[in-house]
Amino acid sequence: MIELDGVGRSFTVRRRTGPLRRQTRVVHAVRDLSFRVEPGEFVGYLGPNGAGKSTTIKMLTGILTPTSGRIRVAGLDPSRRRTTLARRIGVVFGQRTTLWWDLPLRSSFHLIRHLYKVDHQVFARRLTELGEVLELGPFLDTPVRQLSLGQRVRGDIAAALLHDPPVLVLDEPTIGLDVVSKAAVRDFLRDLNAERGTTVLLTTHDLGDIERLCRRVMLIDHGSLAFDGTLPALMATAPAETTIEAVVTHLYTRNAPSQAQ
Ligand SMILES: Nc1ncnc2c1ncn2[C@@H]1O[C@H](COP(=O)(O)OP(=O)(O)OP(=O)(O)O)[C@@H](O)[C@H]1O
Repeated sequence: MIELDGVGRSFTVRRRTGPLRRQTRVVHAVRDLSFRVEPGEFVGYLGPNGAGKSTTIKMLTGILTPTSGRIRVAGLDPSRRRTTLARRIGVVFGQRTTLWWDLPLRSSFHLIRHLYKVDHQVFARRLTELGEVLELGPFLDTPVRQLSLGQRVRGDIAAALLHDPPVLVLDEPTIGLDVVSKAAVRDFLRDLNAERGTTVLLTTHDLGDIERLCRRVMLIDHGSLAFDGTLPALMATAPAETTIEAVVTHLYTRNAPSQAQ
């Protein structure tokens, strides 16, 4: 469902170093990244700040074009077939909404139906289903800007799934949520994957999300894949540690540049 083969993405950054001087630096955000996610998998995508997670997600959704390598998502090249891909993928960014700020949630959903050309009956059925499981009823007619963070995230998840995509990509969906909202979002995602077979790629700094949801974990560091395996295999990388937090800290610091240099 998701295939990356030797994918790289670099950015050229220009910095002013004097009145007439500029320094050019190339940042390799992602380097030689290869992995496959099979249909129905639920994969956690972890990495320290600046590791290259968002850059990967932007390439998977066609927002960024890779500098090298090959990507296929649901059989499509994301940067060349962005519009077609939009009908086969759902994307949720926990830190920003894809909904219309001044419109009631319900109107945002109707606009999305129109944009994705979802059949009226399919839309009505899907909205009822999503409304029930995500408990959207009490705030469907509230403008998005008046929603609490937890309500807004549930609205964004529903919006990403109205067209019933086979792939869902989530970028920190539980960031800032209280324990109850977090549990509701996690339960929903687990059921979605188990019952509909939706393939899920989840980026998060919340290791509770990983522990509760992901059978497989990929860890990216300095733009390269540093680990790809099951949760027990991840734990086995640092046998002296007993918690996932400690194991992940161990992996992150193992690759960190020395402070002394
Ligand atoms: N548009 C850009 N121009 C220049 N550099 C960029 C750009 N986007 C990302 N980078 C750099 O690429 C590297 C990877 O960034 P990215 O946002 O993918 O990391 P991340 O793993 O998502 O981090 P975080 O967990 O902090 O969100 C960083 O060094 C970042 O500064």
